[in-house]
Amino acid sequence: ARCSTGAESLVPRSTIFALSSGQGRCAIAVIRTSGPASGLALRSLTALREPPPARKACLRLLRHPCSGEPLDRSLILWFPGPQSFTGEDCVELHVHGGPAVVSGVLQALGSVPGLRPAEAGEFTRRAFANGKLSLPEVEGLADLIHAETEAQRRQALRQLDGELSQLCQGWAKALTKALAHVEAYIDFGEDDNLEEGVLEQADRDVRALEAALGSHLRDARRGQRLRSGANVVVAGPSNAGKSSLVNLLSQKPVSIVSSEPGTTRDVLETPVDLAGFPVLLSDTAGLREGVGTIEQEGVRRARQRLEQADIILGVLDASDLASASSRSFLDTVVSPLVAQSHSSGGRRLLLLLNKSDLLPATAPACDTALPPHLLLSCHTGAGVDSLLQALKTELAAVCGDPSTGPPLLTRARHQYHLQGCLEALGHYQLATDLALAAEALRQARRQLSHLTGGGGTEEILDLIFQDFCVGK
Ligand SMILES: Nc1nc2c(ncn2[C@@H]2O[C@H](COP(=O)(O)OP(=O)(O)OP(=O)(O)O)[C@@H](O)[C@H]2O)c(=O)[nH]1
Ligand SMILES: [K+]
Ligand SMILES: [Mg+2]
Repeated sequence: ARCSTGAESLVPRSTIFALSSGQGRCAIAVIRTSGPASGLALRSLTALREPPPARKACLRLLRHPCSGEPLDRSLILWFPGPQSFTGEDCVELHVHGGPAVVSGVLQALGSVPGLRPAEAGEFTRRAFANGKLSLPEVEGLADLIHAETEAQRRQALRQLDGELSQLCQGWAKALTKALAHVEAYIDFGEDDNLEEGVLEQADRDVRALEAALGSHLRDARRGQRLRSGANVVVAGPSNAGKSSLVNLLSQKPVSIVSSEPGTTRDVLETPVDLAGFPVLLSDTAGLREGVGTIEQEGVRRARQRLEQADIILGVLDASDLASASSRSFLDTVVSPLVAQSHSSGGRRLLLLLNKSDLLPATAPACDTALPPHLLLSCHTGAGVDSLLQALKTELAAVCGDPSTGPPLLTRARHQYHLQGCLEALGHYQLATDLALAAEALRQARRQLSHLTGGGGTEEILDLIFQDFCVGK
């Protein structure tokens, strides 16, 4: 029920409120509002005549505005617009986290004229609408909320800090300059006052831009892997200890381990955090010939999964290297991968010799006939640290290193617009007519502005904001 004060008609834009901290019992819960009636809401709940000092926490008794019923003693914060997260007047109430307190305060806010519950992502959407965040920054914020590993958090924070937006803005500026040169030539081409070489300068700028875009696009898959997880596939002959390794890395009993060859038949996937990177780890059936139809299907699936891998962990039994199945895995899977890995962009391989605990203590140092490998024992844990170290290096190569590398393109959307920009620049190079060349530059600039959210269509915004929870 609303209290009637007749103020509603005076309020131009709705004011939203929501619980912004997690659901459930907790010590402190944060409730916030955004919009022109935020000040009214604060006055209604605290009986303050004046808003408290901006951005300073103070302790106040909150009461229901209609019944006067005390609700909680809480910290209140007043953020007058435009210096707030959304750019509008905002209030934050840090209340005690009991469910009755939270629902009482939410109900009290709902009774203030002009206030309504927020929809998912609506605070952030207002921040975007008010120019507080660019679209890549909004995406960074969504990713930060969902980040599960350290590398994901670093990447999301960089995007939230606007690195990708700044990069695009720099490119857009370069395009504007090139366009100005071309337009000047169109207008004053015959004029002696025009600086010499303006068209050549524009050509040079466009070529530099093409190179920069090209190098970012070549890296494009990395950022997406960092967002959604790299594909790491464990493969090898049966009984090498593949499932033992998967269980060890994921620290849970994902796969059945047994001394019987052919234990794993399906591809078993589990998401894990490896050295701070998100990984989709797959266990596969042991590769061997001459087995029953079910296992054959397992082997077929294992080979198929190998094709999709970003990184392959090839596992062999160190005490059984001379066996036919070990030789066959080395010849048919390992050698081609080692040969190929010298060309960039291929799948990466780490060769692991498991069961090192079975080797005699005086075993010869290392078999020089084998490609580079790591010794490991899933039973004793020996060699696991070196494996994690090596994996971290490989993962940084396939996902990009968010602590040092250039800003990453984390979404297909980024790639799409940069590709569009690059294509438009291609039209510029081919254009024989200056008017067409200028139009190509405008087209290229539009693609960059779509990326940062200028002229963004509603559908894209809906798609991005649906990732958000209520209260964000
Ligand atoms: N001694 C020793 N035994 C190991 C080690 N790792 C695994 N094993 C044993 O090797 C056997 C096979 O292990 P699994 O993990 O099931 O091997 P797998 O490669 O998944 O086998 P399949 O799924 O049948 O292809 C089991 O008896 C394990 O206990 C190790 O480091 N040392
Ligand atoms: K087995
Ligand atoms: Mg197995």
